[in-house]
Amino acid sequence: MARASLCRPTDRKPPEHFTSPRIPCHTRRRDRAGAALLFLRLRESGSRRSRLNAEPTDAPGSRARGVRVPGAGHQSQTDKDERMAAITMEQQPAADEHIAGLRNRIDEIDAALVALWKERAAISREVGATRVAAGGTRLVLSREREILERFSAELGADGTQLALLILRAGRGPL
Ligand SMILES: O=C(O)C(=O)C[C@]1(C(=O)O)C=C[C@@H](O)C=C1
Repeated sequence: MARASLCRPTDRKPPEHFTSPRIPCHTRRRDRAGAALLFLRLRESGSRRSRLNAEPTDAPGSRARGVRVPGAGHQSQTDKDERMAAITMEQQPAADEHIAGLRNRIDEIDAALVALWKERAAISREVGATRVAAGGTRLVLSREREILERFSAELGADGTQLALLILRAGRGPL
């Protein structure tokens, strides 16, 4: 989008009434004509461009907040907010139920992860003990690299961190 031109000419002295170098021409012209428009940011809407209307108005064709045009299908923001609140309240039990179901599954997954973590650590210790008992080394770094690369390929940097923790759980810290 083209940027609004600023009134301040670069090669001339600013006129006396000039106060701010950042106010666009059209805004200052309106101010001079006494047709000042107040744009306020309405916090609840997050809009910076909404024109403030304290009261609903019947101004034809206006799309400003709070405008009521009979038969034109417009709704005040209050009507919309109330409708949204009613819908939200209606949907709340279904949302709660859905979240409860999802949390059950999360709990199952967490329990499985903990169980698998413990099982893997026990197996890893047994492999190490077997190897050491047979005269081998406690660690096999080529195997660890292979595991780290697999986790990294699947999960990225987090996968690498996760694999390091999993390996440490079995063979202990390096
Ligand atoms: O696979 C092995 O040889 C293991 O000892 C298991 C394991 C692992 O936890 O995955 C543990 C230590 C080794 O350095 C490599 C891998």
